[in-house]
Amino acid sequence: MTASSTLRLDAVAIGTLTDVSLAVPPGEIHCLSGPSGSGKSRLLRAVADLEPHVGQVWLGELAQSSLPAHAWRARVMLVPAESQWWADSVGEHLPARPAVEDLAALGFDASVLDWQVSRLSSGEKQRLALLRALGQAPSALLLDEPTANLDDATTRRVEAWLVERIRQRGWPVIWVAHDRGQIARVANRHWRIDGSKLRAEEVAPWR
Ligand SMILES: Nc1ncnc2c1ncn2[C@@H]1O[C@H](COP(=O)(O)OP(=O)(O)OP(=O)(O)O)[C@@H](O)[C@H]1O
Repeated sequence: MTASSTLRLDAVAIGTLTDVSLAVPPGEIHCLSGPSGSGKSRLLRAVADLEPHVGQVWLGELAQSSLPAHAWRARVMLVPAESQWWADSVGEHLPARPAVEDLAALGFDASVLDWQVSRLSSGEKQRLALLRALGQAPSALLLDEPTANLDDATTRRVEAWLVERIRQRGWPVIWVAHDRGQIARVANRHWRIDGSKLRAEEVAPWR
């Protein structure tokens, strides 16, 4: 099954950001960068309908304002930098048993489902939060620094897994990233926050 809707921001304003308009076609990754505190996470929260904002967000023909917030968030799924865990074991948080190849790609085997959340490292939490989100059949993804807690080798592996799944499923994705190398590897487009505006940057000027 492929999600085939464009995610579109139409004159969105939140915090110091104004007039943010962009369109992410199905299967594309648009990276968002900017200084600390410039509003990257807040913009993702606005797109996920977690914070009041000006302007409209569209998923295909579906307007954010036409749905209850929880229904919108199930489609336009935010994976925050700090994941939330509420039950004791990892398996209780996953909507369905993950495929062995997905677990392996993220460095786990099926025994991780029985692990206690309290023993998870921050990098393990981050990888499992991605697995949980992708297992919930979203239509679009908002990734807030999805590899921030990972070493270089694990970052490359998780990136490759994410990019493959995103292309396969046709999800439009906004991906907050700081690392220019990562942006060059994954992005179709790169937007940088410059004051109150988003500026288009070249993805990889040296490529
Ligand atoms: N609910 C809120 N109300 C008012 N201001 C907020 C709210 N949430 C965050 N802020 C402020 O908005 C600014 C942008 O925060 P945000 O978390 O989006 O930054 P960021 O670009 O993601 O930064 P970082 O790279 O450090 O994670 C910060 O100055 C923050 O203190």
